[in-house]
Amino acid sequence: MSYPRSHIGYIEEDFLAQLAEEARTKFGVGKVADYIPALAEVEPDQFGMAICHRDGRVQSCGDALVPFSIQSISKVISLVIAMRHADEFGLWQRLRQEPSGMPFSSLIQLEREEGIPRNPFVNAGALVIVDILVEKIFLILHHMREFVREHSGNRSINYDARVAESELRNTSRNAAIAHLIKSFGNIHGDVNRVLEVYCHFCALGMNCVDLARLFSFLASAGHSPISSQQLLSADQAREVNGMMLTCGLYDASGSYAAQVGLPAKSGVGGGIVAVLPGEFTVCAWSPRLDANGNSVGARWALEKLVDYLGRSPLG
Ligand SMILES: NC(=O)CC[C@H](N)C(=O)O
Repeated sequence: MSYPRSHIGYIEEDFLAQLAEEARTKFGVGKVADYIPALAEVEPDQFGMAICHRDGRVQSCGDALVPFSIQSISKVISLVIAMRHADEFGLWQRLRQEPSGMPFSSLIQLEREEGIPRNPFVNAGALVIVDILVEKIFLILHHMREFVREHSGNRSINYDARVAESELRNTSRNAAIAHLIKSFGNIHGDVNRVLEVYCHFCALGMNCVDLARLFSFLASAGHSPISSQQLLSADQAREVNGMMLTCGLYDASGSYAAQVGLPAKSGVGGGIVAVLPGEFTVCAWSPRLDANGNSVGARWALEKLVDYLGRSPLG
């Protein structure tokens, strides 16, 4: 089936329905994350996608209303909250904006680079951001939950306590990363508190529609069509999109940028959020992951979407 290339900013419903159908042929490829025991229990063969347009209108298909663990997608939310509350100059003294070319939980660069993480979207960088938030914001877990509820428009979003507990009990690697950073003086607070907050952020349960709506401000120069608030300046939103394009899929960020070209962030819960600046934010979800920890089905669906549109921000 071929689709007309010119449309008025919306996606044909037929295309979405066929995408959800075709996604089923990817079922069976890849593996759900099992290093966090609670995630290993998720039904692997599910697929959903939601698109939130600049005017806040949402289109969706498949399992777009099934909640899942957002995991590393939370790293974008914590970064955005830090950019809103911390002095940005200070922020970029404590971490960098460079792709790591390394798995998300690697320790290798940290030792060589004296505890300064490569970017906010690998675990090391997110742990530094969480340390900054814990220091700056009273009742940070409450603040984070209110932020996602208000700007996605879904008041029932919550932390999945079972996932948070499960990760906290199996977080030796993140603890090692946090202690190594602290040994260089780049985590100021208590490591256990930083890990507790980090694991809760990752354990937020949201669906594709919630995430597409929450991140809609990144497609609209920082202004959320959902809450009608300016969450970041246009420059800051562009900066976040740039980091997502270059660092959002860990050590697969380069091939993803070449093949899909939309700024994006993935999580080991199987979600990927992506942005077409000026037009829409999309969230695709399917729990089975490839070797880099990115969702096989969600990445495939984003490639299909860009093929359908016939363009990306890169041309
Ligand atoms: N890539 C991810 O989604 C990783 C997040 C996960 N909570 C971890 O720290 O390992």
